[in-house]
Amino acid sequence: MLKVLVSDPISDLGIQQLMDAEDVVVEKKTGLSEDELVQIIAEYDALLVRSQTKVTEKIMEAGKNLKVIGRAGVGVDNINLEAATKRGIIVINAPDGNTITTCEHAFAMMMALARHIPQAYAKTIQGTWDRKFLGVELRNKTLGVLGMGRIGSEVAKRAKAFGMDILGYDPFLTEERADKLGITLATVDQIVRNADFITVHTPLTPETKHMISTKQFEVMKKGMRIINCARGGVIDEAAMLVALEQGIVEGAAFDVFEQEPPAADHPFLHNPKIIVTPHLGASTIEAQENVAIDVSEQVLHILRNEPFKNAVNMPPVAPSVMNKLQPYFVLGEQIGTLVAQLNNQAVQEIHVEYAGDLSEVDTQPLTRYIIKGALSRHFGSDVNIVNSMHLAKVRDVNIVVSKTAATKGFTNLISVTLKAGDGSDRRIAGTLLNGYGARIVQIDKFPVDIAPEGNLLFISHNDKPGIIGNVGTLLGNNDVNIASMQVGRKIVGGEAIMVLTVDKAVPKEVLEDLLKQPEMNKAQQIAFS
Ligand SMILES: NC(=O)C1=CN([C@@H]2O[C@H](COP(=O)(O)OP(=O)(O)OC[C@H]3O[C@@H](n4cnc5c(N)ncnc54)[C@H](O)[C@@H]3O)[C@@H](O)[C@H]2O)C=CC1
Ligand SMILES: O=C(O)C(=O)COP(=O)(O)O
Repeated sequence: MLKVLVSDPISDLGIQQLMDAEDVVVEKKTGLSEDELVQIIAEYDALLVRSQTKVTEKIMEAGKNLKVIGRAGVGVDNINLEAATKRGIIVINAPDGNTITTCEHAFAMMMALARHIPQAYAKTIQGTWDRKFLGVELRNKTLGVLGMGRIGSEVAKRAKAFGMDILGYDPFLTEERADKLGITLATVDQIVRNADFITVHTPLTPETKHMISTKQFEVMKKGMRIINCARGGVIDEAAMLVALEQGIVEGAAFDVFEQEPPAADHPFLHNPKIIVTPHLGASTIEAQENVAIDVSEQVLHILRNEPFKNAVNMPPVAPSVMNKLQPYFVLGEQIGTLVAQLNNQAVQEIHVEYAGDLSEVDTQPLTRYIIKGALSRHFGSDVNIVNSMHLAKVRDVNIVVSKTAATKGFTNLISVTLKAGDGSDRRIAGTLLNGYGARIVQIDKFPVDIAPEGNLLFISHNDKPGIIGNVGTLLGNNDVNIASMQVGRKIVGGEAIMVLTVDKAVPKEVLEDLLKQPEMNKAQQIAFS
């Protein structure tokens, strides 16, 4: 008998198919601590959760029979994906089932903010007939949407119907798609400066953590209103409070918190200008049924060794292909990460070219690693080798793979070109050198020879005497030790690049100082993790 543990409140109707299955036993045990889960998890083949259960490495370590973890919802930030992948535990989610519900919650929060509904309700039921609550209309207001994925796009659609002007930002949002949605493609800076309302709909990644913080609040319109129904931490809570005290923020609505549940003395719970709900974004009868049905269906497939979808971690790869390709997986992902970090535009196409030995192998699994690297900057832990191609497709990013036997001087070569909507492109090529390991051998049009590891500092500048000296001095004065340096140029006095390996991350202020040097075009820190 296959055993499934449901450790968070999940719709009974949704998991009915699991309960009806003759080969499956379902047990519901909610509210367990990590230790309690560790005690019992070895009995189970599958674990079904929402966002409360933190599925830690310790739990997976104890889950000797665990084949699948099903997340009845979108965010998998409560599941240690790396630990699951390491152990071959498939993690699946239900990405589509709660989109509308969460969008509607964000919209309800926006309307409640505009008309002080929770505050007015509280007074009225206390017996105070207070008609001083003066609201604002949504019509003709500017709404900034950060994160134009499933939920953000639905919010934008509804806001349009309310007569709002919408500014949207998403690294994968192109002019074309923005036009289709009837919104204006904007930068984060344009949004924070111009929006009357801002709503965030991104996952929590290193890049989105505190993407709205002091610097952004400082330039906002006085009296703006802000909503977070995505993940705690996308908006910096402490900075938001300061902006509220300064009158920059007139009102805020938060469904999610940096720590959940927030402590009883959390200032958001005691501020009349802040509306809070306890992570209810996905909590409707419809969404809970949808996500539970979706996840139960896939869990059943996995338990029965049938084809499944919505896996967010490990894909099955045939051992023979695996043996040939495995040495390239890390390099492929690094090339993807590198090229994505160099690019600052909305991506339209990722062109992967395999040359030499690699042109004879089925490179599909390797392409998944490359695309994962290229998308991880924006999708964080939500992208993996199972879903990377799918994520690119649904974001209208065209993946083109070509192969050539021509060796270009290398036994094998992976070239990745990221083409942006504005016609610009960035290119990185890398190879595995016998005896030397992975090397990056081309950045844009410049030949280089760099080991893809540690901290890289990428500088683009005009080829003039003294630049290299200036960079060395500035880094030295700031205690940044240079381990290696490569320079590249095509013509004397023309465009040039410098790639430095440095012993520690270059502080932001030093990057800013570097940019102030004459003839500098760009100074950027690149990480391979
Ligand atoms: N409050 C709640 O109960 C719920 C919260 N959520 C959360 O809402 C968020 C969005 O969910 P979906 O729309 O379904 O996901 P999605 O994956 O369809 O959309 C997320 C979007 O964020 C974009 N993004 C990533 N980094 C960005 C950056 N630095 N700046 C701007 N955009 C960036 C991605 O490109 C993507 O288009 C997730 O964090 C999810 O966990 C989802 C459902 C319920
Ligand atoms: O689906 C998501 O990402 C959510 O945040 C919903 O969380 P929940 O299932 O309501 O605990």
